[in-house]
Amino acid sequence: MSRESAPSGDRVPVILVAGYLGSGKTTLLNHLLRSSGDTRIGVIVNDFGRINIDALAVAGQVDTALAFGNGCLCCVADADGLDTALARLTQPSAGIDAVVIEASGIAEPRTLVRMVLSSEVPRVDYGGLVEVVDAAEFEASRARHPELDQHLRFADLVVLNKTDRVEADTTDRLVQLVAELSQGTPVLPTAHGRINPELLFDRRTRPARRTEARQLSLDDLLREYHEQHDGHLHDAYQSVEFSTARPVNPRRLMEFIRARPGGLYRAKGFVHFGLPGHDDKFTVHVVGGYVRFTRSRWQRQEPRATSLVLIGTDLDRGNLLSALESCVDAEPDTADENGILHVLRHTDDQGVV
Ligand SMILES: Nc1nc2c(ncn2[C@@H]2O[C@H](COP(=O)(O)OP(=O)(O)OP(=O)(O)O)[C@@H](O)[C@H]2O)c(=O)[nH]1
Repeated sequence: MSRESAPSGDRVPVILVAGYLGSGKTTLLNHLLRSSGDTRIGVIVNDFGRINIDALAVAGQVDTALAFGNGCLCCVADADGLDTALARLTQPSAGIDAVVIEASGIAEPRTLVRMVLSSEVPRVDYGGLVEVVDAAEFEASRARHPELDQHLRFADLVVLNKTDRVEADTTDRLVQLVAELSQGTPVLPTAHGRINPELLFDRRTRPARRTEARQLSLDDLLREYHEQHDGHLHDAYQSVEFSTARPVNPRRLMEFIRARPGGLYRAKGFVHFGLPGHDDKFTVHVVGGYVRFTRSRWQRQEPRATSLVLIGTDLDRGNLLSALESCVDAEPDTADENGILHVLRHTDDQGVV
C-alpha cells in the first residue's frame, strides 16, 4: 500500500483524536509520530507540553508553526485558530501527508468534527474521529460523566486503550459494551496507543536522500526499534483489494457500503459506474461512518476501471470479495435511473451514513 508522496493537488486527511482525561491521547499521538515511517504528520495541539519531540521546548506558544527534523510539523491552536493552523499545515509547500488534531481542551468532539467537515481550507479532507477509551477507568468515568456515551456515537474508530491494565475477559466485555454504545463503530483494543497508522492514513515512501552508505540517524534507529518491537501489531488489521474493469452498479455499491461489517474501518479507491452523464472517475473515501465520493475526469490514457482497498480488523476476505463482485454488472444498468442518486448524495462534501 506504500506509495510515493502525494501530488500537491491531493487532499490531506485530518484526523481527530479525542477521549476522556488521561485516556492516552498523547500516547497514541506519540506512537503515530514514531511509527509512521516516511509519512509526514502535521500535529495540532493546544498544548505543546507533552509531545515527545526533543525540539519541543517551547510549551505555551499559541498558533505557532514549528518544523522538525523528522518531518513533523506542529501547530498550536485554539478553536478560533483551527482553520489558520489547518491552512498552514495543508498547504502543498508544507509537504504534510496527514494532520492529527488532539482534541483535548479545544472543543467537544462533535463540534470539532463539524469544524473539520465545514472547513473551507481547500485541501482538508475529514479523516475520522478516533475516540480513545481507558479500559481500566471507562466504567467509573461513564458513571460520573454520562456524556461520554454520547461522544462514542460520533466516533469513527474507538481505541480501547490500556488493555494491559485489565484482564482479558474484561477487555472482551468492554469491546462488546463500547461497540453497543457507539452503535457499531469498530473498536480496537490496544495498549499504549499502539494502533497501526495505516488505519488512519496511507504510508508514504520517499526516495532515499542519498544512496551511499550513511550513518544511521536517531530517527532511523528509533524506527528500526519500533519496527522490530511493534511488528506484531501489523497483524491486527488486514487490507483487501478489489479491482474490476466492468462497470459497478451504484445502488448495489451503496448497499454494500451501508451494510459493511463493523470491522471495516476504511475504504478508499476509485469507481467506474460508466453511466450516461456519470461516466466520471468517482474517488471514494470511507472512514468509520463517513462516506464521500469526489468526481473527476479520467485522464486521457487512463483505463476506465474500479480499484478499491478495504482496511479493517477481522475482515472476511472471501465474503468481502464476493459481496463486491455482486456489485459488478456486465453493462451499465441504464434502466435504474435513480441508482446513481445513492452515490450523488455522498458526492463532494456531503454525507454521513
Ligand atoms: N498502563 C498503561 N498506561 C498508559 C497507556 N497509555 C497511556 N498510559 C499512561 O497514562 C497516562 C495518561 O496518558 P496520556 O497519553 O497523557 O493521556 P491523555 O489522554 O493525553 O491525557 P490528557 O491530555 O491529560 O487528557 C500516562 O501516564 C501514560 O503513560 C496504556 O496503554 N497502558
